Amino acid sequence: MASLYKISIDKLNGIGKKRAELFNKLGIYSIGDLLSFYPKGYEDWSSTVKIESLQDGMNVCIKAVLGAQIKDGVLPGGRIISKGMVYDDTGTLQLVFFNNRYISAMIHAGEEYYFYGRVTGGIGGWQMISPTFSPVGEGSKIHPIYKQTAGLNSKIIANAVKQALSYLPEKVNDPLPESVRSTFALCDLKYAIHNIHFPNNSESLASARKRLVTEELLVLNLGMRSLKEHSRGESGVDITKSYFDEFKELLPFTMTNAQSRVVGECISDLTKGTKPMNRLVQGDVGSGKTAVAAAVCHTVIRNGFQAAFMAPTDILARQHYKTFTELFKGTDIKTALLTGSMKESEKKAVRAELENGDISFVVGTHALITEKTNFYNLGIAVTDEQHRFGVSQRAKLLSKGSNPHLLVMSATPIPRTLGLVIFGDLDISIIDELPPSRKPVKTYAISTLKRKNCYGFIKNEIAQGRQAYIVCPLVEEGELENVASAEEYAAELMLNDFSDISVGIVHGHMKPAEKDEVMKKFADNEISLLVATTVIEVGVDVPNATVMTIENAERFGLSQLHQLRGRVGRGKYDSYCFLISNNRNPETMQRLKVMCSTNDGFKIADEDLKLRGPGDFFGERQHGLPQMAIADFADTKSLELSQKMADFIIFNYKNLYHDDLRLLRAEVDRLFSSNGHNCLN
Ligand SMILES: Nc1ncnc2c1ncn2[C@@H]1O[C@H](COP(=O)(O)OP(=O)(O)OP(=O)(O)O)[C@@H](O)[C@H]1O
Repeated sequence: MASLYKISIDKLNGIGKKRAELFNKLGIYSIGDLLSFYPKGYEDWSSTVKIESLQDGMNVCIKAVLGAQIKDGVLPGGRIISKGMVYDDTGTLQLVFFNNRYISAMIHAGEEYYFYGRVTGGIGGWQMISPTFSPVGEGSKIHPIYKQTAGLNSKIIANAVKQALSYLPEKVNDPLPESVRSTFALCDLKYAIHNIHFPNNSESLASARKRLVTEELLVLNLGMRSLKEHSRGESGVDITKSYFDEFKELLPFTMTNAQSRVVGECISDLTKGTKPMNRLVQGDVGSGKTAVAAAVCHTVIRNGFQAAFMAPTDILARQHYKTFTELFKGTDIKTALLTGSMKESEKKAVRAELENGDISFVVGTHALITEKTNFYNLGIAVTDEQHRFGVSQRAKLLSKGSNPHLLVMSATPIPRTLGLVIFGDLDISIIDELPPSRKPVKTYAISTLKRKNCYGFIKNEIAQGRQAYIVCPLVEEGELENVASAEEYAAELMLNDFSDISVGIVHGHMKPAEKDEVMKKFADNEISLLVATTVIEVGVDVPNATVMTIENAERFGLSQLHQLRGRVGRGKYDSYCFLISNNRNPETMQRLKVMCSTNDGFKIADEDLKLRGPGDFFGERQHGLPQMAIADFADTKSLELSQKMADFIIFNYKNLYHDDLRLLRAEVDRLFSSNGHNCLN
């Protein structure tokens, strides 16, 4: 199969230079590429519909006889139109083709065919425009549909694939060794390739899919594992001693067992020797990730190195800066803030002290990775909320030191199987426990009719000294026109329902200093009700806030709702979340139901994956992963199977350099090198 990637597509009959260029547009250059260009769907002709049962707009397959020979006509403008009537024992239907001068020679009167297409009409008679067809009794009833491009339709591609299949040798060398195929009940490669394009029946299609999907995920899996082993050289940061006990004395609370365990795992990485730490810490909202990061940075700093903590938003960087400054107040650790919104002179001063080593702990945003920022001896880079940073940004921060340690913090609980793939190049620690006395946030889905009751509830909480958030309707960061609506919404609340309460507003288009001031007032309880856009989604920590109200809750994904809800329930008080929506769409209702029934971020992430697919989990990070030809990251079953296969291979063959794995290794290289990685060499 590998050699077929060397045979150009224009070797196939009917593919000249022009058509080859169209194939190139789809990323197909060689016969091998074409055979790996799997159908995006199938037309299933195995269940036909009688003409009397047709309904307008249906995509169906009918089995019918052509009554009389197709007749060609010419439309005004010169287009050819060809028409013919077909019948079954329940009715008749008209076929219409445009600009297909050969059609009358392809279908013959009196013969029976399958016709597949969309039917329109009804009383005036049924019509099917440009159906696909094949004579009854010939070939498979499952037909491939390929992604097409202008000038290159699915049928042309299918014909090219048919030819390409004849290039497959008698015996195709299979990247999956026989031992793997038999253990995991997978068909061989040749069978899989034939049947993914032109399945004999639905069983053979399922078997081909299973084989190709799991192989692709396996290749990805093995590649990520190799990346982990090979990606980073020796660290220039020599950490010899843990200062965790000393750190615990600085904390105003006792760490949970999970927090202590995770800090232990990190410090053991740091002190292990020459390999830099490469670790992801995952924890549900409010599980106390900040303290874990602080503990790890503290040990690095006490060993004489600098630490950098990169947050995704200005608000968060400032909040963390405040937390760390307070935490290290009694020590000689000098902490600084570096964000793009600071005055030039302030930034310059911070940069100078980072370069001469006076500052040992810096918290910031993207300003940390600009060229102007240099470190004296960066020992650890921490990135908060990894899914918002690209892999390249992480690499940029790391390049500021001599192979420093890396700690990635993620509040988005990614389903385990998916996490293993996405973060396959990182070791993973999970904080699977919430601080004591944390109670689940009681969550209610309500319609707008109940909005006033919700406002009443908020007033009552505020009267008891608590605070509340309302996440505005229709507002998403980056949509300028909606800022006005957020402001209007807040103004209306101030004038009417909350006229005697101090209301603040925060959105992504405010100047950082203004945002900062509002957040500070909210943190100090000078503002009781904060009307906000999703800028508060990640990380904002005001333990006195007990009510979160989310307008237009249907607009948010489950994980995002969970993050937003996580802004309450962070202190000792009972907390509540109201999800306002009038949307009765079954998927929305299912999503809101999940939110009301659990506070467990991992369960919610699993549901989200099922309902919306994996898009949300990747964010920018998706760019760092190879493009999949057939696998779908939402397919947890296949992810799990490929994980087991990778374990099996490593267990039985030790590493990928075994001769039986030569072809598999080549696949890993191909997948990763086409995406800018080079993991094996
Ligand atoms: N072991 C603990 N005992 C009591 N309180 C704790 C403990 N650990 C953290 N906290 C407090 O819990 C709150 C949440 O902690 P933190 O902000 O670190 O959570 P997080 O995991 O970063 O959450 P999020 O992902 O929502 O930002 C903070 O106010 C913090 O001071």
